[in-house]
Amino acid sequence: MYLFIINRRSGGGAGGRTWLAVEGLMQQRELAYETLFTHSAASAETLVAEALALRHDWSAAIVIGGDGTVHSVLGALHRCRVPLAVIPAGSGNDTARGFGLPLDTAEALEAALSGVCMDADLLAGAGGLTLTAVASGFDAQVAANVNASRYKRLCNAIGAGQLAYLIGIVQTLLTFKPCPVHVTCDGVEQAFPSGWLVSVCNLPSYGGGLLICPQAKADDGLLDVCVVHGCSRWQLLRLFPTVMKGRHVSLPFVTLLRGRSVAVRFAESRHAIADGESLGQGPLAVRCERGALRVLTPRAAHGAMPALDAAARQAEG
Ligand SMILES: Nc1ncnc2c1ncn2[C@@H]1O[C@H](COP(=O)(O)OP(=O)(O)OP(=O)(O)O)[C@@H](O)[C@H]1O
Repeated sequence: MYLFIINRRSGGGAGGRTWLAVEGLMQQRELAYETLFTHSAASAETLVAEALALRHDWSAAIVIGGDGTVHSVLGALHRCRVPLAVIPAGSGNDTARGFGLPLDTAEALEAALSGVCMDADLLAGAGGLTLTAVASGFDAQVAANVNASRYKRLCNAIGAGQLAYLIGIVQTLLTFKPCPVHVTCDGVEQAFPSGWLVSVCNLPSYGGGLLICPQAKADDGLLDVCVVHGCSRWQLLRLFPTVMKGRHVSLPFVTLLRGRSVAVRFAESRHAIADGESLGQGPLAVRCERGALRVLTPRAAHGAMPALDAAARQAEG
């Protein structure tokens, strides 16, 4: 049995359109499924947990939405030990990108039904569980500005979700000021007198394909940290095109760290985000929960995990 969790609003309405396509494909295949249309992040976790508790034979919970929708149900999937599948329908879709999931709906559905999965790490702390990244500083302010903007909707309407983030970067550059930041990684504290942003990543990209921690691996039990500090506004602007390919990592004002637990404390109040969703303002403290979430991904077919069916999972625990 499959549970589809659908956020019709994701991707400026792409969620609703994607579900119509998926519904047609599922009916052709004559597979048993249930649907849950969620209307807010706040209620999604409880609704999903209640739906999952009604049966024990879930093969997967298949999210139709973007990174925010996935984020909203991580707690429920983790507790109920049901694998996550994603049919991307958001603006950024960095969860899908990070797990090598097809952006094409029919292909993503194939991956969701394949039973091939891997055990992925989660970030714990920062208000709950996170799959892609938590970030504080400039990039979180960009996300806050993009989410509050009208241009996000316009960009989604023309199928250019990434463009919204590029506009958001330029918008935020005009007002944002760096300040001192302390980053503690596995108990070792480092101070950066002029910190722009700190990203703590489980997957390589966020913000619609910005490869902020290109070396991040979802199943290595480690968090990858990128600190951007001590550069001018102009240097920061010039950094962003290089982030598209992950080439910023060799710049002198970029410091990379890696560890199991990370705390970030800016001297001034700074926005923070988790999976692109706002956490409000304040310090961050996260740790890596190794292999805490099973994810259906074609990438696992190249080595990591064998296919797993619902019965085997039940036997496991
Ligand atoms: N489970 C949910 N059901 C309904 N709405 C949700 C849910 N989770 C989050 N939301 C709200 O819907 C918005 C859009 O969802 P989502 O983040 O998945 O898509 P997106 O912002 O278009 O794409 P992405 O996060 O990939 O950039 C979120 O910012 C949040 O406000």
